[in-house]
Amino acid sequence: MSAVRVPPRVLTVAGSDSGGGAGIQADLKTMLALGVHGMSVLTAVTAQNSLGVQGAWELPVEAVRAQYRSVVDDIGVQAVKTGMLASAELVEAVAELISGTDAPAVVDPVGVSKHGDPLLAASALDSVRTRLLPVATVATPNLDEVAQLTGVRVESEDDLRRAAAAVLEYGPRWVLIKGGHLSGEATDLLTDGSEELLLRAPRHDNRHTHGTGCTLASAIACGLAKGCSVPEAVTAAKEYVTGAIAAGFALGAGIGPVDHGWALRRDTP
Ligand SMILES: Nc1ncnc2c1ncn2[C@@H]1O[C@H](COP(=O)(O)OP(=O)(O)OP(=O)(O)O)[C@@H](O)[C@H]1O
Ligand SMILES: Cc1ncc(CO)c(N)n1
Repeated sequence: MSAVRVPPRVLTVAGSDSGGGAGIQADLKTMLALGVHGMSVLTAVTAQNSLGVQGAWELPVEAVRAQYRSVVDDIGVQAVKTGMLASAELVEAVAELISGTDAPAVVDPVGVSKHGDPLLAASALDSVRTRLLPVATVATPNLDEVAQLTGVRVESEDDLRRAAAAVLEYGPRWVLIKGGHLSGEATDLLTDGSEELLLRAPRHDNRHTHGTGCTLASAIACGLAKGCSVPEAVTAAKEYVTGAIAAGFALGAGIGPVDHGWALRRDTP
């Protein structure tokens, strides 16, 4: 008789990317590659490909609440990850759901896509600052999101520290500032205000980076669900996303997706 296995369970609350590189699709592929059971609460549907976002439709708030309750009340979660939340109403509903859940939350405060297409209404920024960031175990803004949320513009590695301090003011336990859009190395800064970790990786001269942020945040959630500390989960997630970028797929005429499956082939010749 085979043993009954209960895998770590991770829930993503995010939008769909029809092109399969970012959003819910990136999250679930990351979760499969990292050995957890992935579950999803869909917040919005986007018509999207390597060239940009051609359309976006958000779901009603009751649909988001119902999906969340279905998963958490029956299956249970060891970590939650949030991505595209589209509107102030959805941001507030998701923040409330997370605050009632006994699991760490990785909040990727998605603002715009790699092409600059908006994925969050400007009117929702305040709800992200005052409702969502306070319930985050780790918040993972990129440089554009940091500028939008705090007004701090990062142009050097030193600015990463000022940016992190400004985000921590809103109450997340940890912040990971993603410096991937800075030139040179792909350096990110993780801090809780006392401990600090600089994560450096070679910058791959590869334009197929669609979905890097979603992939990194999901990988962090997988580590937390397995019982890792935040610095351990972020270190492993950074290694995973760096490998996925290195193996990126030249799909479509624009920015192709990272390869989520690279880690599954790691030991295969
Ligand atoms: N060309 C690159 N080479 C290596 N690492 C990179 C590169 N671009 C980004 N990264 C890393 O990928 C991770 C995600 O950062 P990034 O700033 O791209 O997120 P993002 O803008 O939220 O992504 P997206 O919006 O496409 O999901 C970070 O660890 C960052 O340092
Ligand atoms: C649905 C979705 N979520 C997040 C991102 C992040 O870039 C994206 N491009 N699309």
